[in-house]
Amino acid sequence: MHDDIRCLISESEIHAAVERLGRQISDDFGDSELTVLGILTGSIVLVTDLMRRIEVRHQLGLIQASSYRGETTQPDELIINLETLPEIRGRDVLIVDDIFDTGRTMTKVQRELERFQPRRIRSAVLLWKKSRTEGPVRPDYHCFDIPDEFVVGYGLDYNGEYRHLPYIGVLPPQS
Ligand SMILES: O=P(O)(O)OC[C@H]1O[C@H](OP(=O)(O)OP(=O)(O)O)[C@H](O)[C@@H]1O
Ligand SMILES: Nc1nc2[nH]cnc2c(=O)[nH]1
Repeated sequence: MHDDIRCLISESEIHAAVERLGRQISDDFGDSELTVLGILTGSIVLVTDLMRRIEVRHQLGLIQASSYRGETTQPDELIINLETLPEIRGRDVLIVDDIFDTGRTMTKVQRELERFQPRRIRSAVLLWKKSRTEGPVRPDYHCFDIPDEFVVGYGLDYNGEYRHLPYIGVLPPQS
């Protein structure tokens, strides 16, 4: 059905990596009051898979981060909507996202969350495009390093589509 999409990371590779990540997080956060916080929309597939691999008690939260181009905002201004943020004061927060690219989203989300006085903030992503990363922030956990290519699937979209693909793929030129 999607023969023209080149598979970069297969469904089985993703499942094995998410399982390993869940085990590592279970070990690292065993004794803590943990909140897993997904960044909408791209993280939804990872966060629902990952939370079922985390074997320690935790709460789930979701917040939205979007880039707007509007009359009242700067081009590409990143808006973080914290209306749905649960109580995180004194808790360990694991931010989960599908991809760490420039790192702007994760950097801004972490900065915004500090105001709510969590005990500590850590981050986990499926993909890290290291060659594009700006600034000092790095993901604490990541499953795969990927080259500088625009990827879709497993939550990642192109114009709102392809999020449902169970693998990570690269679109052909001019799709
Ligand atoms: O490291 P960065 O360069 O900031 O890029 C990473 C962000 O880009 C994508 O979100 P996008 O803004 O496309 O929104 P979406 O999750 O709704 O698809 C992705 O889900 C990350 O949140
Ligand atoms: N779909 C998608 N969204 C992104 N956001 C930042 N990098 C990417 C990417 O490679 N693919």
